[in-house]
Amino acid sequence: MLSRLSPLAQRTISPRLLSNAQRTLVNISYPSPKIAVLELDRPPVNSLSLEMSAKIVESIKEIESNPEVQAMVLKSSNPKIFSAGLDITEMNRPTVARLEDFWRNIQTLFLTLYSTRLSTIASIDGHSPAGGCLLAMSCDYRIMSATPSYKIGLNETKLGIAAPYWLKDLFVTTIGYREAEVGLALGKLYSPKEALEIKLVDELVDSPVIDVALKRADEWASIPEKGRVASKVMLRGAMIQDLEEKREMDVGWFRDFIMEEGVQKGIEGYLKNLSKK
Ligand SMILES: CCCCCCCC/C=C\CC(=O)SCCNC(=O)CCNC(=O)[C@H](O)C(C)(C)COP(=O)(O)OP(=O)(O)OC[C@H]1O[C@@H](n2cnc3c(N)ncnc32)[C@H](O)[C@@H]1OP(=O)(O)O
Repeated sequence: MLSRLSPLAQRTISPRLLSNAQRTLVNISYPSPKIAVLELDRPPVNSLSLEMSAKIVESIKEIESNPEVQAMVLKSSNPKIFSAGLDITEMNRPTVARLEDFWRNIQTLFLTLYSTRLSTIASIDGHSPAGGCLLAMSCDYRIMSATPSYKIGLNETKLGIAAPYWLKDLFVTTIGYREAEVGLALGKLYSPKEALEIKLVDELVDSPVIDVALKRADEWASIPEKGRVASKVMLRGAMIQDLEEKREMDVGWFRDFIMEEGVQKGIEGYLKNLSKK
């Protein structure tokens, strides 16, 4: 972790040269007293490893612990990728113990982000497949760059896996049953324009996404907290409680599914193709 290096080393090593083991993985800043920016910083693609998920959770808790902060913008340090989703290498020939731990951390990440008292604005300036889309959908409001080549959606079936039931529920809640049915089956990745049409994102912008995200964060932060949080709990409470009750069952489903030989072969093939590109 970067913080373990001496202050001199931290100042002299170019951030580009740091390995992920030396990085903080996320950066937190406060552009104003009521607003925090949580920046994902795990090159090359902000994929969600066990450590990355744990770090995001720890950072949300740190931000939440300051009662003055009302809104959090979630962004990426990568100029063209928000997050490439789960770190696929975590699911490639893993040990059972690591795989189960990995999944518990992903569940916690979803539960923490989806239920935080903070207003959360996703500033999606780049690709956002699968777990990247999960992060975005767990926020209260999504702003995406209008760049036509960017893609967002749940492409799990293309890897030979399926979204877990709670991610399917989140997708259905966000875009409606029929669109989710087609999108999940085909592992569809949507352009920004398509994503806006089906309400997977709330707004498209040509200007730097972060500028608009900070404006929206200001608006959300101005709403009195008590009523805002009560309505969030009303809307999101049932889904949160359901997963809380089924967490270990869900870990079992995930483990049994991923450890199947056919699924392992599919993941292996998908990873090989990714690296060959
Ligand atoms: C009951 C059943 C339960 C089952 C539950 C399953 C869980 C379901 C929930 C979520 C699933 C996921 O999130 S799986 C991840 C899905 N993500 C993807 O398919 C995205 C893959 N990546 C890309 O499409 C592209 O990398 C990109 C469009 C995001 C960026 O393209 P770009 O050209 O800029 O970069 P590269 O493709 O060259 O990638 C650089 C480098 O990173 C590696 N990489 C990319 N994505 C991932 C990833 N998700 N995990 C790990 N590694 C990844 C890629 O291989 C390259 O590595 P090398 O430089 O070593 O070649």
